[in-house]
Amino acid sequence: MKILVTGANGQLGRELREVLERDFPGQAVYTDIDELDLTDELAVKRFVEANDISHIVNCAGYTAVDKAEEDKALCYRVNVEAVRNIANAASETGAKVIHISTDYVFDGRAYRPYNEADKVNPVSQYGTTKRQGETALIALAPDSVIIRTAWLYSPHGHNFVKTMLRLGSERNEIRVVNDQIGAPTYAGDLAEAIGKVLKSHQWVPGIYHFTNSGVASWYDFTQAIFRLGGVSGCSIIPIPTEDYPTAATRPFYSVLNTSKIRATYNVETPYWMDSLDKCITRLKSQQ
Ligand SMILES: NC(=O)C1=CN([C@@H]2O[C@H](COP(=O)(O)OP(=O)(O)OC[C@H]3O[C@@H](n4cnc5c(N)ncnc54)[C@H](OP(=O)(O)O)[C@@H]3O)[C@@H](O)[C@H]2O)C=CC1
Ligand SMILES: Cc1cn([C@H]2C[C@H](O)[C@@H](COP(=O)(O)OP(=O)(O)O[C@H]3O[C@@H](C)C(=O)[C@@H](O)[C@H]3O)O2)c(=O)[nH]c1=O
Repeated sequence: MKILVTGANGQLGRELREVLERDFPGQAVYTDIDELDLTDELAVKRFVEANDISHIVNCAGYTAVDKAEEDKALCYRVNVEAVRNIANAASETGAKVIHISTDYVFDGRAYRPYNEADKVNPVSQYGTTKRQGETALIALAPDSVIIRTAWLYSPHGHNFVKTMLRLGSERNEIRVVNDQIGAPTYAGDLAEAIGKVLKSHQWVPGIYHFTNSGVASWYDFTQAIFRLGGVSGCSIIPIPTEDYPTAATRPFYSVLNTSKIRATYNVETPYWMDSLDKCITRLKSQQ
């Protein structure tokens, strides 16, 4: 087995490196844009061939949801064209692909957790391009596994947990939306799930949903971040989405049903607050 991890310097990529170094020592190569720009079709093909890659885990993505509304071309290149390049390289070499997608492919008008067969209807540029990446991959490399996840955070990179801990230390009060509901998900848990898919004796292609268990609004999430992070001098005011205008529209309800990945690959989906506690403990140990 020779695994290529792309987007390896991102928050998921860095967590996945820890899992693969433990479970597949010496069997993975890690690239980010400086080593392998995924928008360069020929470079991707050459890299996969030259390194005899058997599995590609694509952790790269354009993830700046608001900026994507302006920066449409780059967002498309990274979330669609790069995925197409990976798919073409995989179909030519026979490499298997695990690709990461998002809850933002849904419009958020549901009243129960979305399953993999539910109708998609992205409401942002980011969500639209992520869906286009999914369809390109399925068309060109149908043997791929696509894992949709949501509200990712980790001790690395930019994420809501780190933003809120910073704002909590700088301000007396913050206003946070309480009518967008989802499942905060620790990138370390998703990395463990990807490790299980790679280790599995069966490879079952298709779309899967993976998040931590439980649900929260961004306001609930912030309350837990402050409590576990020991932030006490900043009050959190719950507000409706209309009082926090953003460039991109976000789904109101994007909880994902994770039964399929649990049944197929025997992965665990820890309760979100337990995983948040683990991440905050790691962040504190870095200070
Ligand atoms: N963050 C979240 O809340 C969620 C993320 N996802 C999906 O999960 C995946 C991983 O997300 P996350 O770890 O948070 O993302 P990050 O933004 O932390 O990391 C993405 C990485 O991809 C790199 N990258 C960007 N363009 C290219 C390129 N052309 N070639 C190679 N690498 C490139 C980025 O480099 P640079 O920083 O230099 O641009 C960055 O290191 C993405 O597909 C994302 O859409 C799904 C649901 C939730
Ligand atoms: C910073 C801040 C944000 N918010 C709101 C804005 C928004 O509606 C919500 C989330 O904010 P963010 O912009 O940090 O999160 P966002 O970038 O929308 O997060 C998304 O990222 C992409 C990559 C995904 O795939 C999604 O699953 C999801 O994780 O919180 C507040 O209400 N108050 C605040 O102080």
